[in-house]
Amino acid sequence: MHEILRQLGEHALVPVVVLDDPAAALPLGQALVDGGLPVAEVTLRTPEALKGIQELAGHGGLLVGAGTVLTPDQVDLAVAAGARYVVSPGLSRAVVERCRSVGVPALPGAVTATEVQAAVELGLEAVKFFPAATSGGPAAVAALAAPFAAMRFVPTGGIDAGNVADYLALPAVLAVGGSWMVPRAAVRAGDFARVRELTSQAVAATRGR
Ligand SMILES: O=C(O)C(=O)C[C@H](O)[C@H](O)COP(=O)(O)O
Repeated sequence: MHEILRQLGEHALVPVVVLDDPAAALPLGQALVDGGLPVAEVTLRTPEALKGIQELAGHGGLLVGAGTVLTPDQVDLAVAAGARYVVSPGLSRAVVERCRSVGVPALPGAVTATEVQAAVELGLEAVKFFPAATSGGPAAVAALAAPFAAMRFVPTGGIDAGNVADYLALPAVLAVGGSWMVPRAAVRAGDFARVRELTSQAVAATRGR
C-alpha cells in the first residue's frame, strides 16, 4: 500500500475541514495535533482552501491532503500547496491519472460495485465510500467489500461520534472520514478547544482497532 494511505490507516480518521479563513488553519491544525490526530483533509470548497493547505503543510507535523478535488488542474494546485493526498467525491480517471503522474495517492469516491470495479481497473488500493450514510452505511461497505477483497474503504459522509465505531469495526475500512470533529461553526468562531475535545473523543473511538 502507498505509504501515505498506510499512514491514514494508522490514524484511522480523516478530519474533513472547510476553511473560511486561512488564519484559522494553524490553530486548527494545532487543535487536531493536540487532540491526537495529526491529519487534515482541506476541501477545495472555499476560495481560501489552497492557502489553508499551504499553512497546514507548513506546520510539519500534519498529514495534509486536499478534498473535493474535481479536476487535474486542481490536483496540481493542491499538490503545489503541499497536499500529500487527493480526495474526490467521485471517480475521475483524469484526476486519478494526474495524481499518479505527480506521485500522490488518489482517494476517489465509489459507492457501487461498478464504481469500485472501475477503481480496481485504475489500480487503486483504496476508495472513499461517499456519501456513506445515505449509500447504505456499514452494511453496504461490508457487502461491497466481499467481492473486492483487496480494496480498502474510507467511508465518509454522515458519520459522527454515534456511528463511527460501526464503520471502524469493518476490516475493509482503512479509515473513516468526516467533519464532525471539526465543525465549521466552531472553526469560524475560533473555538479550537471544542475541536480539540471532539478530536480526542473521536480518537478514543479508534482505540482497540
Ligand atoms: O468528497 C469530498 O471531497 C468532500 O468534500 C465530501 C466531504 O468529505 C463530506 O461532505 C464530509 O461529510 P460530513 O462528515 O458528513 O460533513
